[in-house]
Amino acid sequence: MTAEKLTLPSPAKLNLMLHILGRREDGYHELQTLFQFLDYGDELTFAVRDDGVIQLHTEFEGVPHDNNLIVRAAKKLQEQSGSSLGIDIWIDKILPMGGGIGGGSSNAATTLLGLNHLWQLGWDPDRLAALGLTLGADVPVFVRGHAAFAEGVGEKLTPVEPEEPWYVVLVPQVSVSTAEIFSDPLLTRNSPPIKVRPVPKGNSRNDCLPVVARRYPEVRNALNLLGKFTEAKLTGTGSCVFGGFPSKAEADKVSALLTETLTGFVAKGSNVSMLHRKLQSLL
Ligand SMILES: C[C@@](CO)(OP(=O)(O)O)[C@H](O)COP(=O)(O)OP(=O)(O)OC[C@H]1O[C@@H](n2ccc(N)nc2=O)[C@H](O)[C@@H]1O
Ligand SMILES: Nc1ncnc2c1ncn2[C@@H]1O[C@H](COP(=O)(O)OP(=O)(O)O)[C@@H](O)[C@H]1O
Repeated sequence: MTAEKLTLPSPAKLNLMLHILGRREDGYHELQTLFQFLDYGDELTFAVRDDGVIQLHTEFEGVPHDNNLIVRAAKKLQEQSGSSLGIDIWIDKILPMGGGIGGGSSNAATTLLGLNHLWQLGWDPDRLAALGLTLGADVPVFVRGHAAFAEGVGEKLTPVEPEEPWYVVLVPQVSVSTAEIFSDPLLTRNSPPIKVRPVPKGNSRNDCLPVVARRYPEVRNALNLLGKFTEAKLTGTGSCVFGGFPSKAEADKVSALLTETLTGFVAKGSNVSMLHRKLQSLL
């Protein structure tokens, strides 16, 4: 008998602002950032196997099977839950890697939530988010599935309700290494902490932008082009650049002009992740 398949979305995120407050002793940086999801992302398909094997069937260029965050997430959950079940996984990958839109972290979170459901583990979100944090700083927000103001290295999350505009997201054809940007001596690391909530207007800068724009002319170019139409921002450590518009029609118009020379897409901002909306519909 072939196992039933379950397909779940794995959305992208944007960092609507990102301030770097300082560097911890372990080298990680203390941040304040606002995460919002996009109704745009990858799709993962799962089928339970009863022999305990974890197999990702889709190949990723440059990422060996066992290093893939999907496989690492599945193995950790299997180890820590003691489940004897395994899983076959396929992914329809549309999110660029190293683009600052969190594809890898999102894939890991979709795997954790999908397997928690399919293996009937009954783990609560706190436990899944804590496991997720061991895979990457951005995994917990995808596990929780609500737009959030994040502190620490991104793990202390307070749910927020920013506006949900339509975004044009430009994808410069460069992959930016997060570690490389965080080790740049020119990075601003002393932004004062924001103490009031919600985050007051005028705090939308991304402290990584000057360093990323200096190193990557493709990102500079995307910022300049989109900046002709709206405030153009960098997400995470890049390379993606985005700007908000009040309607799909306006976003589509600008996107059509810019994607003649640059790769990009249009997507709606969303405060509840499409993964969580889908999981809710399964209950
Ligand atoms: C900066 C952010 C903001 O959303 O976005 P991305 O551009 O990567 O999406 C993230 O916090 C990134 O999270 P994530 O991509 O999971 O990073 P990790 O794999 O945990 O870390 C990669 C490397 O970046 C550095 N790093 C990362 C996060 C952080 N708060 N301080 C750091 O110094 C560390 O050198 C670490 O080894
Ligand atoms: N399932 C996955 N999807 C994307 N990247 C992955 C995955 N597993 C491992 N990686 C590695 O993680 C790196 C960061 O990926 P990603 O999360 O997409 O970028 P970013 O953190 O910049 O948004 C990739 O360059 C890749 O080497």
